[in-house]
Order: sequence, then structure tokens, then C-alpha cells
Amino acid sequence: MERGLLIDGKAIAAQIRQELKSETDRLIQNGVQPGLAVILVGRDSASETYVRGKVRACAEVGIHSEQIRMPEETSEDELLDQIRKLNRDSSIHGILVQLPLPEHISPNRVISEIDPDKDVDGFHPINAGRLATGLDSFLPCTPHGILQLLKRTGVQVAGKHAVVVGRSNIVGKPVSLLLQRENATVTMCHSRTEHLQAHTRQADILIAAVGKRHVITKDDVKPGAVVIDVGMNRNEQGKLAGDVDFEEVRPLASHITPVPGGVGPMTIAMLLYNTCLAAEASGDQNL
Ligand SMILES: Nc1nc(=O)c2c([nH]1)NC[C@@H]1CN(c3ccc(C(=O)N[C@@H](CCC(=O)O)C(=O)O)cc3)C=[N+]21
Repeated sequence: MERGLLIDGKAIAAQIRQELKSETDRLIQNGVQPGLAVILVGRDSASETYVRGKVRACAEVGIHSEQIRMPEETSEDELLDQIRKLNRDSSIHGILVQLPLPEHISPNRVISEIDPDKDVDGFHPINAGRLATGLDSFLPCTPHGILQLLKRTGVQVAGKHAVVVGRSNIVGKPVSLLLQRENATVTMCHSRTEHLQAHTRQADILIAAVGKRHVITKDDVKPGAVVIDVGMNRNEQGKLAGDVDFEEVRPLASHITPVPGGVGPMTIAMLLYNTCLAAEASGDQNL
């Protein structure tokens, strides 16, 4: 049996960006250049790095991008006004408000103000509800990226037992819905789960989306499991570490994603994918 194979998210994301470049060329020939607006409120060094990555990836693929920086003291109303303006802007097909937002702004109110047809994060309750009920929707980027990693690596999902650790709206909940849609049997675990290890050791596919460095060790993993690490934990020196203790888990996993170079680059690739999808749909309405 194969052990310790690396799932190269960086390479798979580059492949997807190349595919999207052709899609963008085709859209531009039809008179629509996909456009993405990224709103960043306040100064957060991790957020600034991520936003730079998104803007760079857009340029590579031929997507028009606008970075809108608003000061930390921006009021919720000012942010909502900015979103309404972008909702009306026909050159913008996707709107992303970088999270986390400053304490005084409600992320739920902000997300709900985005036109669901421009909600390329897939965070709007309409899109979350559409995913939950099996309707077409923008898929949240990280869960969709995880699914693409599994598919493009040839990992069988149907009939397998997937265990998701973490229940956030951004990763845990939607990835479990997506895996169920792909006919996996899904167990969701979280901070209040008793006997966590008894659950994770059953996983054929283990998704770690906890947000704590190295909480998944070799004792939590069944030999031969596929391990997907969604963790983005930075230590005091600013070095990235996943939720999985990669060095000790790799030898017993069949496949494993590294951090960095695993899920992160896929999140950005699927954001570009959603932006192209939104641009394409906007063209339909203009026919
Ligand atoms: N509205 C919103 N949508 C998001 O999609 C969103 C967000 N807010 N807030 C923050 C998180 C985080 N996120 C990442 C995207 C790419 C990498 C990524 O490319 N990481 C590289 C490493 C980058 C580095 O070294 O810092 C990698 O894993 O290889 C990481 C994290 C998107 N997020």
C-alpha cells in the first residue's frame, strides 16, 4: 500500500489557474473581462499578505481586480455603502470582504449585503442555504479547493468515511455538505466532541480544520488515511504551521497535504474560478 504521498496543492492550483486563463480569454473575446473587488478594512498583516496573493493571482489569469482599502475606524454603514456601490458596478462580478473585520462591524450583516450573484466567497446565507439544499450555488473556496485536491489526486470519495474536525461556516460545515454530496459518509467533530481520537481514527479521509497548531498527531490517524490539513497557524516568528503534525503523520498517511503549499493556494484558485463563473452568468443576463 502507498504511504506518505504528497498532495501538491501549489502545483494543482497552478494547473487550475492555467485552465482559468483560457476561460478568461474566451470571456474577454465575448466582451466580458471578469472583475473582482477585494475590500480590506483596517490593517492586519496576515490579511494584507492574503489580499496581495489574491490580486497577484487575478493578474496572472487575466481577471481585473480592484483592491479597496478602508481604515480601521470605518463604520459599518460606510462599509455597507461601499458594498452597495460594488453591487451596482457592472465591471465587478465578484465581491470579497476580507475577514476578520474589526470588532465593531458585524460580519453577518456585511456578508448579507453582498449581491448573492457576486458572492464569490459563497458566504451569503442564500448561497449557504442553496448548498445545504442541493441547489446550484457559489461553493465556498476552501471546501471546493479540498474537493478538487481529492478529485485531481484520484482519491475515491464515494462510500468512504470522511471525518471533519471543525464546524465553522467557512470550512467545516460546507466541506461536510460537499463531501456528503459526493457520497461520502461524514462525521463532524468539534471542540466539544468526546473521544475525538476514536472518531478521527475511523477516518478514510480526515479533514483538519481546527485552527490549532499540530493538534492532529500520529495517534489520531488510521494507517492509510488521506489527510487534508486546512490549518493556517502562525507561530511567534511568523512561520506557518498546519493543524496536523506533518512530520509524524506523513509516514502513515496514504496521501497528505503540506502547509504551506496544500489547501491555501487552492482557496485562491477557486476564488478565481467563482469570479469567472460570476462573469459568465452576468453575460447570460445581457443576452
Ligand atoms: N472573505 C474572505 N475570504 C477568504 O477566502 C479568506 C478570508 N476572507 N480571510 C482569510 C482567509 C485565509 N485565506 C487564505 C488564502 C490563501 C492562502 C495561501 O495561499 N497560503 C499559502 C501560503 C501563504 C503564506 O506563506 O502566508 C499556502 O498555504 O501555501 C492562505 C489563506 C483566505 N481567507
